[in-house]
Amino acid sequence: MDMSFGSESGLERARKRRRSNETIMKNGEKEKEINIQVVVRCRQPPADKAYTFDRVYGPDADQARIFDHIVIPILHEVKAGYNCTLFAYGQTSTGKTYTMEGDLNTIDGLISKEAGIIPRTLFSLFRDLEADAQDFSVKVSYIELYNEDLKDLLSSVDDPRKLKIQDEGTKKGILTGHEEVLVKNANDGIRVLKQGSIKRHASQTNYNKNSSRSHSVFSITVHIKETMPDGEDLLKVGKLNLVDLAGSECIGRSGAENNRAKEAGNINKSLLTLGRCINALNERCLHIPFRESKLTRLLQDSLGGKTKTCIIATISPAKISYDETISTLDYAHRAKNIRNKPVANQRVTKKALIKEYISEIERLKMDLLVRF
Ligand SMILES: Nc1ncnc2c1ncn2[C@@H]1O[C@H](COP(=O)(O)OP(=O)(O)OP(=O)(O)O)[C@@H](O)[C@H]1O
Repeated sequence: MDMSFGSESGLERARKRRRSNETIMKNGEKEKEINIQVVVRCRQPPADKAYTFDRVYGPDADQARIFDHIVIPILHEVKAGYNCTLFAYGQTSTGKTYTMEGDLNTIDGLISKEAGIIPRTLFSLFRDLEADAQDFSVKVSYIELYNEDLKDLLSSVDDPRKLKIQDEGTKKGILTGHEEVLVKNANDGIRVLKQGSIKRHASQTNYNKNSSRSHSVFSITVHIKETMPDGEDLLKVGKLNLVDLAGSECIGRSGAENNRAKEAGNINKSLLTLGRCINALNERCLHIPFRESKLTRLLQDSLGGKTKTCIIATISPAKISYDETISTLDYAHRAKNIRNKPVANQRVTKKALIKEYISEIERLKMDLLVRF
C-alpha cells in the first residue's frame, strides 16, 4: 500500500531536496550546495575565446566598483556568521595585490581612490557594525606561505614551529598558533596590515618591480553579541579570509635565477597542486590531493567545504601573455564548477568562549616554556 498517498513520501522529499541541492542536517538546519563564485578582472579581454563567469570587469572597472559588486554581498554573509574566502589568482603582475590591497595610505583618516579590497572591507565593516549599535569585536591575523614555510606576519618572534595546520576532524585545514590582533577601528586595522605587509617576501622581476613572492592570507574575524529572548548572550562569529596568491610565472621569461628560480619553482608547484585539486573537485574524484601542499591544506575548506568562496582571476592585457591568460581563464573556468556546502558557524555562549580562551592561554604558556 502506498502510505504516501495524498502527501509526499520521505523518499520523494529527499529526491526533491537533492534536485535543489539541499540536505537537512541532524540539527534541522538546511545545508545547501552552491557553486564557487568566479570573477575575472582584465585590463583587456582576449578576443577569440568564450568563457562563462559570474562577473567580468574590463579596464574601466575601478577599485570602488569591484568592492561594491563583489565584496559588499560577502560582508553580509560574514556578519550573518559564515566563513567566507576571497582569493586573487593570476599571472604575475596582473593586479592581484592591487586588487586585494591597492593603496594603503589614508588621507585625514579616509581611504584613497586606489585602495583595494582589504582597506575598503575594514572601513565598510566598522561603519556597519557601529551603525548597528551592537556589541562587537574585530580581530585580524596575517600570515604568509613562502617556499612551503608558514610565517606569522604579525608576530614579533619568528618561530615557524608555532604555526600548525590542523589535520583532523572539524578543524581540518584550520591554522593555529598565529597572532590574532584585536583592532579598534578601520585605521587601526590598516596599521596592522601595513606592519605585516612590510615583512612579506617581495622582489623585483622582469614583469613587476614589487612582485609578491609568497601567498598571503589576511583574515578578519568578527564576533557580534546577540541577546536571546531568555536574556542569554550568544556570540555570532563570522570570518573573512582575503588571499593574495603569489603570481604564476614562466621562469624563463621572468628572468628568475638561483634562489629566485627556486622561489618561482615552489610558487608554481603549490599553484599546480591547487590546480590539481580544482580539477579533482571538478571531476568529482574521491581523492582530492589537498595534502600535497600547505597552500591547498589551508584552502581546503574554501574548496568544496563549508565556506562561501569567491575567486577573482586577474589577466594581462599583453599579447605576449596570451598563453598565461588562457591558462588562468581555463583554471578559473574549472573552479566555477566546484560546489561548496556553506554552513553558518554555531552561535557560542560567553561561557564556551571563555573556556576556549583559557585553553588558548594554556597553549601559549606551554609554547613559552618550550622556547625558554
Ligand atoms: N586594474 C589596475 N589599474 C591600475 N593599475 C594596476 C591595475 N592592476 C595592476 N596595476 C598596477 O600593475 C602593477 C602590478 O600589479 P600587482 O603588483 O598588483 O600585480 P600582482 O598580480 O600582485 O603581481 P605578483 O604576482 O608579481 O605579485 C602595480 O604597479 C599595480 O599598481
